[in-house]
Amino acid sequence: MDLVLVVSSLPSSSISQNSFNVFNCKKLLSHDRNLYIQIRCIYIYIHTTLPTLCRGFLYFSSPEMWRRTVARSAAAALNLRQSRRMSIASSGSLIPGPCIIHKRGSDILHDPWFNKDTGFPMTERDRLGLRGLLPPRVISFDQQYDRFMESFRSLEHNTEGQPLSVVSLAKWRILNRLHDRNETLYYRVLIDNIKDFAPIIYTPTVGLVCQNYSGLYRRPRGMYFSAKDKGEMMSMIYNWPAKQVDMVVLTDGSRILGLGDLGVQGMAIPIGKLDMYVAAAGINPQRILPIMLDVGTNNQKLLENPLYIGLRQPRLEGEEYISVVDELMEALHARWPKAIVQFEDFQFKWAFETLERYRKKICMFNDDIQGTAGVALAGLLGTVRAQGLPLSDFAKQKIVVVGAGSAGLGVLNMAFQAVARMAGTAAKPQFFLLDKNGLITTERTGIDSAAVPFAKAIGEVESLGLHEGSDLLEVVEKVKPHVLLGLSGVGGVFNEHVLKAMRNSDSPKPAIFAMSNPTLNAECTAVDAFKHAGENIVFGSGSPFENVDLGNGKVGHVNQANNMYLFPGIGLGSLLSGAHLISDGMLQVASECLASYITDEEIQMGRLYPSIDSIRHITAEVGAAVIRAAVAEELAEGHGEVGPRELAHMSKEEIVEYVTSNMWYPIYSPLVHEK
Ligand SMILES: NC(=O)c1ccc[n+]([C@@H]2O[C@H](COP(=O)([O-])OP(=O)(O)OC[C@H]3O[C@@H](n4cnc5c(N)ncnc54)[C@H](O)[C@@H]3O)[C@@H](O)[C@H]2O)c1
Ligand SMILES: O=C(O)C[C@H](O)C(=O)O
Ligand SMILES: [Mg+2]
Repeated sequence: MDLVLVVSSLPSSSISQNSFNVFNCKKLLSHDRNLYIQIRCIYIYIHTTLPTLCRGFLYFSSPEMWRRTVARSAAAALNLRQSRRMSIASSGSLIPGPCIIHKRGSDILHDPWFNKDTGFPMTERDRLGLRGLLPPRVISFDQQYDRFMESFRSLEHNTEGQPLSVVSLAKWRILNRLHDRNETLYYRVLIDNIKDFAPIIYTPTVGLVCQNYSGLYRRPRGMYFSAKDKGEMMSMIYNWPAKQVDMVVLTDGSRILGLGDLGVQGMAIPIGKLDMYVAAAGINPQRILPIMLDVGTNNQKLLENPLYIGLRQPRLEGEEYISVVDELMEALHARWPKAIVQFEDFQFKWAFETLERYRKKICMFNDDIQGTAGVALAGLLGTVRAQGLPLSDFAKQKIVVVGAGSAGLGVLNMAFQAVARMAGTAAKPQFFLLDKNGLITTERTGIDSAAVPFAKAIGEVESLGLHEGSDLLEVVEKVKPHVLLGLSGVGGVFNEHVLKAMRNSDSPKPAIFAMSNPTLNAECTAVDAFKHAGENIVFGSGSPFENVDLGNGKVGHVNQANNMYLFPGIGLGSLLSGAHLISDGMLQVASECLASYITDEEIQMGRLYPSIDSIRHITAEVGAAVIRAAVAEELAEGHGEVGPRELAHMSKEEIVEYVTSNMWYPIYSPLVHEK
């Protein structure tokens, strides 16, 4: 083997040249994707570890030398688990170049965006006035990583046997401290251990964190706007230190998971969602912005708590409420017109209204309505495949949805659209909707307008022996549904009787989705589902459960039916397409992409969603699908140097490449001080 790699590392203005090198190399090596990927890997490694290198040659005289370099590059620069997670870059460029900062000395050590702790090399300590402010020995990134993981494992060991809430909060604290100290290291451990850490920074622990947020609060993160800031928001928005913001997650804390109104304490939700954006979609953490809009709370316990850190007043209502949201949206849009805004955990009465109000004006979506719908639809299509039926049979599935709120109605909206596409608008889906008052029919009075299209005709219901307000057990017994899907927020509502009734389902492989969060609010546990409804079911839950041991070597697979599989890709795809709004079409392809991700063999094993370990790859695929839809609908206006025409000319593969090469990956960039 004689291979010479020409390396050129020029200043960031020549990024396109470097990209050209790699793209060119891709064309030359199109017959050998592996070799191309390996070369790209070495490129990124060289450019990050030797940023001062200008031009050079790397000469590989033997396959062994090549293999060793590739392995080292992959491990050091990318820490890859699989070759799919290959293309990593920062700030929209292929190579994470030097990072310009305007601080020096201890200010840098106190800024988690730039801090490297003991990892600052000596030259940087000199340049940035850090000498003497740190212990003398330089500790490598890998050593820092190992040291953190060791502390984490010993915390696990030391808290063994303690109540779950104590252990969970202790884990959240240790991660949160790292987050506050050194974001690069934090996001690396998060990405590499996403399966273990997602349940801490995301559901279920994030729910516990929200419940205790006033007591846990130590340092500010994100922005807080309150009813008291009316008239000031346009200037306040400029208090945020970053020039560019790509992704905003906004909540008013009114419906935090299934835990209800937690007021300002709901802030942990946007923070957790944005952590997932960094981990899954590679959004640069310097360009994310969690926002809490505190308009008061109707939670009496919080209002009476002297240590509550939010406004101690009842929630604003009506015009007063909407004018505050309007003002915030205007301020956000004025400063960062290209930022994507995700509405999260808004109570039902505002969720649909705000979505309709803003979705045509700015690039925003409501995750609970639209993200959840896409994930649920992907799972529902998976259950059709699990029954060995063609996808078009989805129109014939009997689906009972329990919970007629933002999430339940979002799911039904999307499922109806899917049926109309598959079987025509005249098709009559067999979907049944229940809320806390039971089955919703056309006889229901005071029904919310968003639920009207899904109220069952009373004649149809009576022919099944049901009536307005029939309870869940009756409905399951009479309908014998293929799918029972819970988005009610009520823990245990799929009780033993209801689950046993699912044994008489008309499906050879009934599906049970207990999608409410956090764990205690799930409609049933995984163990109960397999125990009472039978081993032949497919099961999904919003919060993670362990797989269930069914004995004789058999395992009941647990799927995490959570919108985390889609919102990162929806956000990233919308951002990189530069779409000025997020259309139904973009959301639909996101869902279809997730649905098609899983193979028939996996479906047969009861898997409806891929492992969260491949979340970056899933997100890249979903993001690319969203971009293609935005291009097809002529909504894409381009992003950075990539215009709409270039997007339109990219092949499917090139779009995935474009998305992955725009994902930020945590490595220490050389810091350069500028006054
Ligand atoms: N897995 C996910 O990705 C995901 C996504 C979004 C929401 N959720 C979960 O879904 C739940 C609901 O969220 P939402 O935004 O729709 O809330 P919501 O308050 O808008 O709606 C809740 C609905 O449940 C109904 N309900 C209450 N008690 C019931 C009962 N005993 N039987 C039947 N229905 C009952 C209510 O009438 C209401 O229609 C929450 O727990 C949330 O965490 C999960
Ligand atoms: O936050 C989650 O885990 C999912 C969803 O957005 C929810 O509100 O429950
Ligand atoms: Mg939510």
